[in-house]
Order: sequence, then C-alpha cells, then structure tokens
Amino acid sequence: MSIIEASVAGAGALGHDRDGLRRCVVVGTGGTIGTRGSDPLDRNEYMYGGTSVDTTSTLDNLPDFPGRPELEAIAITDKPSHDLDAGDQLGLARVVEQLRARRDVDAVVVQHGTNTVEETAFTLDLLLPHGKPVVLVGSMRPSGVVGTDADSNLIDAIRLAMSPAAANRGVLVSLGGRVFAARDVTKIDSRSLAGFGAPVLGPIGLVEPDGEVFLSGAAPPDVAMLGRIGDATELPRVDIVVSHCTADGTLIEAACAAGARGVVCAGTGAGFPTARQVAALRAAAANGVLVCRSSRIASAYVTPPSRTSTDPDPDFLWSAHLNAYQARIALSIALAAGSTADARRTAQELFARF
Ligand SMILES: NC(=O)C[C@H](N)C(=O)O
Repeated sequence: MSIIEASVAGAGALGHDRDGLRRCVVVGTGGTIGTRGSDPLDRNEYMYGGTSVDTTSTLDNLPDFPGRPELEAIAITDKPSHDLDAGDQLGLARVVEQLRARRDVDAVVVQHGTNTVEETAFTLDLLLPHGKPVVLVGSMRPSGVVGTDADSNLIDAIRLAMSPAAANRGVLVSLGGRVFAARDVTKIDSRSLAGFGAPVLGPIGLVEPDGEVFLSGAAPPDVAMLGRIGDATELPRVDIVVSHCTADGTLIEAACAAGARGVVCAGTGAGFPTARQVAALRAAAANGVLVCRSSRIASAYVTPPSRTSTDPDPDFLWSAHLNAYQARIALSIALAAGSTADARRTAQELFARF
C-alpha cells in the first residue's frame, strides 16, 4: 500500500471555533485541486509534491461561506490521479470508513485528480456501505490562477456533503456545480470547467451558487464489498484490452503472461471482440482467467450471450451497463473477495446490479 501519510490537522488550527456545529473531513489525495499554479496566468504549469498546496492550507485559505461546517484536513497521498494504484484506493476506502465511524464526523470530502476520479469513485461505491455522505471533488485548474475552479468546487462539495439529501446515496462526485453518481460519471473534456459528464443518464443533482442542493434519482445498490476483502492491500490484476479492426490476440496473451486473473475486452458496439481476440480470450478462459465482454463506446449495453452464431462465447461474463473501466474494477474486487468460481458469480451480480 502506498499511502504515505495520514496526518490529521486539528480543527483548531483552521481558526474556527464553532462548538456544536457539524464537521466535515476533507481528505487530500492530490490532483490539480491539490496544487497551486506557479504563474497566475498559466493554467497548466503546476507541480505535485514539494510545491503542492496541502489540504490544510487549502482549507485555511477557503473563504467563509454560509453553512460552513467545522473542517478538518487529512493528507494521505499527493499524486496525479493517474498514478494512484489499488493500494492507494483501498487505503483511502479504509481511511474514509474510519472517519465515518467517528461520532463527531458528519461527512467526508475527498480531493482527487479529475483524470481518474471516476475510477476511484466507482471503487469506493463498491467498497463502502451507504451511510454518511462521501463526496469526491476535483478541479480543472490549480488554485491561485486566474479563473480557478478549485475553491468553488471545494465549497460546493462541502455543501453537498453536509446536505442531508446526500446521505445513503452511494459515493457522489461534484464538479462545476453538478452532482454525479459514481456509477454514471466520466471525464468528458480535458479543458472545460465542465469536465465531467454522465453520457447515459446525466447528472443527478446541482449545487447552486447560493449553496442550495438538489438531488434526484435512485441510490445505487449498497454492496459494501470492503467487508468481504479482509485486509487486502492490493487487488488482483485485471487488464483491459480494446478491440478494433485488425486487433489480434497478442495483447490478451501478454496480459495473461503478466499474471492477469481477469481480462476485460472493450469490444466494439455492444461488446464484440474480433474473431482472433475471441480465440485468445477462449484460451485465457480455459486457463482459469475470468473473461468479461464490455464495450469501447461511452453508452453501451452488453447483453448475455444468446448462443446465436454472432455471440463470442457463452462462458464469458458480460458487463451490462458498466463500461470497461468499471467492469475491470468490479471484477478485480470480486476476485479479491473469494475464489475464482465465487468471483465469477459475484462479478456478474455486480455487473447486473449497477
Ligand atoms: N484536473 C486534474 O486533476 C488532472 C490531474 N492531473 C489529475 O491528477 O488527474
């Protein structure tokens, strides 16, 4: 596990003496929202590590706002989000659970890079039981630059997390005044301040500029897989292989040679690998690797095999509404929770329910 530190900054250090008020803990993992631009006019030049803004000073610099709860900061990693690994995500899940178990904590906000926030959000959604709100937040621009969204997004996320409507809703993601369910959200733009979208079902809510929170839609299932993976600090390797014209089995064989216990094929359309990929996937499945058909397109429904001539293989799992990135996470967690035979059942159940 590569959690580097778990240092709690006392709320008193934040200068707010608000006995009796509610408390939100902000957990820093890194990402642009955890950095400060070196030039106010340069939105791209910012650094991690030594020059980044730690979560405590981010909160110290946050202006007061109506409804501001007591805030507490914990820094656990300081990485661009594409460098987070499963150990980081499992460690984060356990830190969030410890915080939610505290009687004086009402909600947890996680600062996270936007590149993979959808992956960590879905991981936490599978791992954590429903209960006190958990909100992930990122920003498209570092703090301290002209037009930054770092402070406004953080304030929105805190307001969302402190809203009673956010409890028992699974993990939520907040960016640009919009609220997304973990299972729906994806990064859709690498430049726009509205960088997140939910291509299939849309956002489930709004945080208005005056702090009003509106949420709609149903909560996702409460599967709480953390309780089933014991004290695992890593997750079994599951690789994604994309399909396209001319794709053959080389990458599938390489994944298996690297020790993958599962392979997700991001197939074309409703989940179709090429014939040469199917042959390699069959060979993988024959060797005990769990194979899942998913799709490379943003909105797909990959259905169970009907044993018609066009279906790749009745032994392959199918990701239903989940995209390939989500299927990889669900399969990996299912493999961590039990034997390969159990994982086959658990993963297919997770695919069906989300
Ligand atoms: N806007 C961002 O947060 C991107 C960032 N580099 C990341 O860690 O994902």
